[in-house]
Amino acid sequence: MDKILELENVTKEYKNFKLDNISFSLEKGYIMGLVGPNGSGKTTTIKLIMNLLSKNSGEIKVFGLDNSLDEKAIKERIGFVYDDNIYPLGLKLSKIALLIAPFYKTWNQELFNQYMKKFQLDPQSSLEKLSKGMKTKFAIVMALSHKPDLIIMDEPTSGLDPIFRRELLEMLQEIIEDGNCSVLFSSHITSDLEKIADYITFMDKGRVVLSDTYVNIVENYRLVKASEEIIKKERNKFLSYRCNSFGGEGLCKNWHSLQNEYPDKIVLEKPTIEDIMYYISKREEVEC
Ligand SMILES: Nc1ncnc2c1ncn2[C@@H]1O[C@H](COP(=O)(O)OP(=O)(O)OP(=O)(O)O)[C@@H](O)[C@H]1O
Repeated sequence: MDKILELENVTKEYKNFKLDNISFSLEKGYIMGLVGPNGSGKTTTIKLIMNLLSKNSGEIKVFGLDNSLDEKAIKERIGFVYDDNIYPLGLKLSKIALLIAPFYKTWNQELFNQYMKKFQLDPQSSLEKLSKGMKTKFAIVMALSHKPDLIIMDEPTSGLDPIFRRELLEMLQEIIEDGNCSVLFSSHITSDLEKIADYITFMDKGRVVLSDTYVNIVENYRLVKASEEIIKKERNKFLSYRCNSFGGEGLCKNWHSLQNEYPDKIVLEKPTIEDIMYYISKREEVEC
């Protein structure tokens, strides 16, 4: 399969934080969600991919090319939505498009006009007069109007209303339908990822804890509810767990063995992305 994006053993060190030897990859035609608690390293990872930061070690390839040596060729093919506004606030939206378009050989003014209409943005408005959500919408229009092969978005849905969020997710799915475009996006809104992500990469404290297809993740893990006694006895089988006066609950990968051993004494549930994120982030501070 064609790898659109490959990170191998990438490390970036700040004074108080280390993005530690992370690896994951994304194939052509798929959507990957990047999730993790605040400060886990999602934005740092995205900035490294975009070569806005330099790595300490490791390799980042986009479209099979080195992300820093071939930066210009790569960026022409990426639609990037940053978590903050990057365009000059005082300019009209149409003027911004006019300034940015020449940087992309594949810029499609017709498509820009269509998206502006669809997203109900007035080309004659100046950027500073837009609300936070409208600015994000404009950033998305700019990212999509040059028909990118890879869309990278850092928290694109956070300031958007639920209706537009749903429309955006549907649009992303339509865009990747022909199999030529891939999407990497970070989000705290895990229900958005559950709707459209083919792959999920979980980050925690600067590490990639899990990166797999959404289907595999949801099939391979179970939330196990049982008595405190069972949970404590089987503690090694849990990624992490918590107990209270009513019993215990934990996230378990090898849940079949528990099911066989305690068929009538435990309850198994498929976890949500949020459940998995919670238990992954709590795995070093078990409460029992
Ligand atoms: N320029 C910088 N100098 C020093 N430390 C930094 C810098 N930028 C980010 N960090 C630190 O790197 C860590 C990871 O930050 P990052 O923004 O990548 O996390 P995140 O997962 O995107 O978080 P959030 O979900 O809150 O957006 C944090 O501890 C942050 O303080």
